[in-house]
Amino acid sequence: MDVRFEHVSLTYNRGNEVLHDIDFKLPDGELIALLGPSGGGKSTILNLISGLLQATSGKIYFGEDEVTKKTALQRGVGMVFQNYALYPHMSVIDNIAFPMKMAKVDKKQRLTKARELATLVRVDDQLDKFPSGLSGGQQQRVAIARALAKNPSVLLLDEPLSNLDARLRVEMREEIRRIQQETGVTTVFVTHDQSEAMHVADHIMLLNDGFIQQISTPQSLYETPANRFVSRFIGDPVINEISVNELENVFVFPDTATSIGIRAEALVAANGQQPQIKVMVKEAQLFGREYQVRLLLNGHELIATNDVQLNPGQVGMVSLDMSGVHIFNEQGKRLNKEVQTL
Ligand SMILES: Nc1ncnc2c1ncn2[C@@H]1O[C@H](COP(=O)(O)OP(=O)(O)OP(=O)(O)O)[C@@H](O)[C@H]1O
Repeated sequence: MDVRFEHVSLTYNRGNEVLHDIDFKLPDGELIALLGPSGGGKSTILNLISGLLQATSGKIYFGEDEVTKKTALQRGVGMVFQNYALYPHMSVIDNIAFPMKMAKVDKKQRLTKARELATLVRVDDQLDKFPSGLSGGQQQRVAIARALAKNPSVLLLDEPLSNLDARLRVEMREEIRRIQQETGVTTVFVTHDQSEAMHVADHIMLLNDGFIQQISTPQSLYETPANRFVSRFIGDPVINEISVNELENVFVFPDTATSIGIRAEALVAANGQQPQIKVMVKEAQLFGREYQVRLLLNGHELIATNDVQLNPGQVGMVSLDMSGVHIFNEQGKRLNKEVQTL
């Protein structure tokens, strides 16, 4: 089911508008990440999709069906919360079957379906255990199976990985991807971890201060950030940023350009290609196979992740790979097409 917001705003009780005129369409059958810093509006959007919150203005559609005034139950969404919220006194199989019991599905049918779902999420060897006897990852698998038991129109996951340790997070994000692909259910999950979103989502909606900064594939979010905020939020190490004044001898900037962002991997050994910039190497370290080089450009530190073939203390030229160079105006909008190299 695709999910569409038209001019949706939300004001909480005390008159504080936290979502401002939001428009988007989430494609059917995709895994979509709502990404952004704390307070950006991720959970608010998730709760508006689920029907746990009602929009102050605007319209929400599931496919052709307008659901703006419908309750969570009427919308038929499946939800998995951060703490999984399994019923502690019920076995795994009963937890998974519970939504079908509520919907008065006959016993044999619901147990068959619950077993199928347990197999899908790979807890079929844990059916008689109680939640307290399961690991965090297993509890989450059960919570996902239970949310799928109603054949939901949309599956919503609120920070599904935040309670897991680092290794399990990686394992479970791959599992969420697999389960989503096997079921084909449009799935929206909230995260503030860019690497998590970048690894598994088909599309990412990046939010800040109640505004959508950009909706695109992980790759285009990285390669063509709509604005300075996106360029800073996506990517590790964080993009290098300097004032255009520092590079006026290298580029012809549009009048409105104020800052330039350079990805760490866009700083490469001088190769005869223009543009080139003059730097001093402050420090170069090799971590395993990865370089981390600290360069100084007129006293401003830049991080490079390639071997720039200069030694610490040495002054020399490095080339810029323009695919990792972004120019912004004062408001932070990206201006790239308008930039020329001298
Ligand atoms: N019940 C509420 N009443 C008033 N304001 C709220 C309420 N819930 C959230 N807010 C405000 O709405 C804004 C968006 O919050 P939201 O929880 O959607 O952000 P988020 O991106 O999910 O953040 P986090 O990652 O911290 O969960 C914030 O400014 C927050 O303070």
